Amino acid sequence: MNIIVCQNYDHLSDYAKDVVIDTIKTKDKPVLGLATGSTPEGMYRALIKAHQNNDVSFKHVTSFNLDEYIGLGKDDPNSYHHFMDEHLFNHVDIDQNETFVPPGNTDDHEKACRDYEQNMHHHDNLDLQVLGLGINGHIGFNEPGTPFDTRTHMIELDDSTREANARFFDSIDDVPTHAITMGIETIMESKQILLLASGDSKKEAVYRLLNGEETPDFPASILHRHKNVTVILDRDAASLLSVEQIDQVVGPK
Ligand SMILES: N[C@@H]1[C@@H](O)[C@H](O)[C@@H](COP(=O)(O)O)O[C@@H]1O
Repeated sequence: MNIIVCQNYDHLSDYAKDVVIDTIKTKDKPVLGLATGSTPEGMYRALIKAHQNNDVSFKHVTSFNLDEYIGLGKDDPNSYHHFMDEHLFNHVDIDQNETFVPPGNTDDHEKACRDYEQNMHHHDNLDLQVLGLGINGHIGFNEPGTPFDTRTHMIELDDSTREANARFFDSIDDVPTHAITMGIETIMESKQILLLASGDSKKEAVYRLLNGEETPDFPASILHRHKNVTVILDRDAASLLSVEQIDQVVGPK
């Protein structure tokens, strides 16, 4: 695990953008695993800017998102489909037929999960998976207790996750109770993983990621088994780490 600490959120976003662009430029048909949540928003803004400056094209990119709420249709403003359209897809030259988000409003969730997996295999799996970090250690929507060998599946959301995400909804009662998420094994098959964590609220989770034991009670702990993981933190998220745990402290360009 390569631990990089940036000065602030904007710098983290810029650094993460460069990692994504590197993947896009080094592969003929790059396959990106994308994440939602507040953390990657700055990275998406930086990618859009890079695209507008002709620094990167998404023409040959395929993307698979990590997760989606059950019960929210594509056009629901709180769906992750909608998030991706607003925060990236509508602003770059990606082929919209090559952007995939798990379907939140299907009648047959099990089939949807199987199809999603098959589609990823068909695309030769992910080159780079971007991850945020839940305060309870979740990755995607794999909540504590999720077995490490899960593939794309349906999950009941923890109360703490629904509370953390209630800020996007009118009230907590509107936050869906279930979601479809790539499984932990699915995520671990990505050739490279980029985990982003920003802000004071993530410092305990980051501390546990780097100091805690490997356990399904803290899903992100599995990432130590992957051989190509880059963790990008800002100073607040890294504030409980010791200097020896940090591989690189980088300043703005
Ligand atoms: N399902 C998403 C995750 O994919 C995300 O990484 C995480 C952190 O979110 P945020 O970046 O808003 O803190 O929680 C959400 O519930």
